[in-house]
Amino acid sequence: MPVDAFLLLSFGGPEGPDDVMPFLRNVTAGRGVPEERLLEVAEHYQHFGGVSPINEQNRALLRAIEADFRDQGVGLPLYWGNRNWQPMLADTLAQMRDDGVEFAVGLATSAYAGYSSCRQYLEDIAAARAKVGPGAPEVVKLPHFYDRPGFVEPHVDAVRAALAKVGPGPARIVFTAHSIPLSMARTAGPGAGEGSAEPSGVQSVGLYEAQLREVARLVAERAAPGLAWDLVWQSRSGPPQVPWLEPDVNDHLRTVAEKAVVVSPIGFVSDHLEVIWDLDNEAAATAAELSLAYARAATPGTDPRFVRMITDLVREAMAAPQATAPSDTRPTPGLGRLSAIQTCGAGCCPAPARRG
Ligand SMILES: CC1=C(CCC(=O)O)c2cc3nc(cc4[nH]c(cc5[nH]c(cc1n2)c(C)c5CCC(=O)O)c(CCC(=O)O)c4C)C(CCC(=O)O)=C3C
Ligand SMILES: [Fe+2]
Repeated sequence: MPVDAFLLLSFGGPEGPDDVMPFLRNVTAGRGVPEERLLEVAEHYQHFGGVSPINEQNRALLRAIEADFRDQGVGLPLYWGNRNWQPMLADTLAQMRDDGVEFAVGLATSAYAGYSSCRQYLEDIAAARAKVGPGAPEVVKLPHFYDRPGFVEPHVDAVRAALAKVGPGPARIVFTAHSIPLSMARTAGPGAGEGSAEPSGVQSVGLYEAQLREVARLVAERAAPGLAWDLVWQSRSGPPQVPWLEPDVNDHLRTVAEKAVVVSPIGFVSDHLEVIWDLDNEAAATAAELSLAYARAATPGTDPRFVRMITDLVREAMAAPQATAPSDTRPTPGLGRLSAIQTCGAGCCPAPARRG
């Protein structure tokens, strides 16, 4: 592919107290998230001065990728555009056009299949290109990386380190990911007729949960063979009458028989607000109340193996004969046993019904 730029695609987050409510309204526009939930989440952000950690984390990731590109002889300029806050993707694409970029590869800071994590980024790209108009660069989204060694291995080391912190007694590993509406979970993955080679079971839970379960297994087997583990959910949003993936991590901790837990947020690539608030604060408090020893495992962040994986994904795309069709399936270079759905296909991960 004639790639002439790298683009980091991310969620975005507020950079000060006055950004918080406008940011939250961008995130939840038409999604039917109750006002009380927004005010509650706004308080989480205000607790940190209205500044989301995600922006500094993305800047650090970009610096690390830039250094690795230099080290590996990948001569691409780097850009960054967000879904919900500055730098907004459309502004970034306009800048790229002005700089003469015609064709970029995009890495989303989200490892898994599903509407929020994959399909919505394709919609973001299409909407931003339409806004920029003629001359907007083409952007091909790089494939899911959930089961690549560069993502799995940092989680493995992090779980080992956290296990060491809770001491030698019997511990349980509790993997967490962002809850999503059940309807979104069930429809995550290829539509009818696409990628029909999935092992049984994937169809019923959907590809988001199936990929998460695969990573949980891969990490647990490597970090602590034989230790019991669970996959549970955090950061539920939406109106109470809409079913989301359960159980919530706090409810789950109440059922743990062991004296210690290690919580590993495999659903996330860095320690953003959901990790530091919902786990380091809320879940840690729940564990303290239950007299459970608690340690939270780190996320990949700027782990050199994660960064090198990104460089490798870029190099693979540059070596590919042509732009990868979104539904292209190739033998997986990952560790897992799900077939390689590289990114969302045409019928994949439909948008949730919009309310309000
Ligand atoms: C699957 C998933 C990921 C993981 C994959 C990925 O990383 O993309 C993720 C990440 C993130 N979610 C984030 C923030 C928020 N998510 C919200 C709301 C929602 N998330 C959803 C799903 C996901 N979200 C969904 C289905 C909703 C309901 C509204 C809708 O249908 O879209 C809301 C609204 C308030 C509320 O929580 O109710 C906020 C503020 C931040 C930034 C944190 C920071 O600032 O550090 C990040 C990285
Ligand atoms: Fe979210």
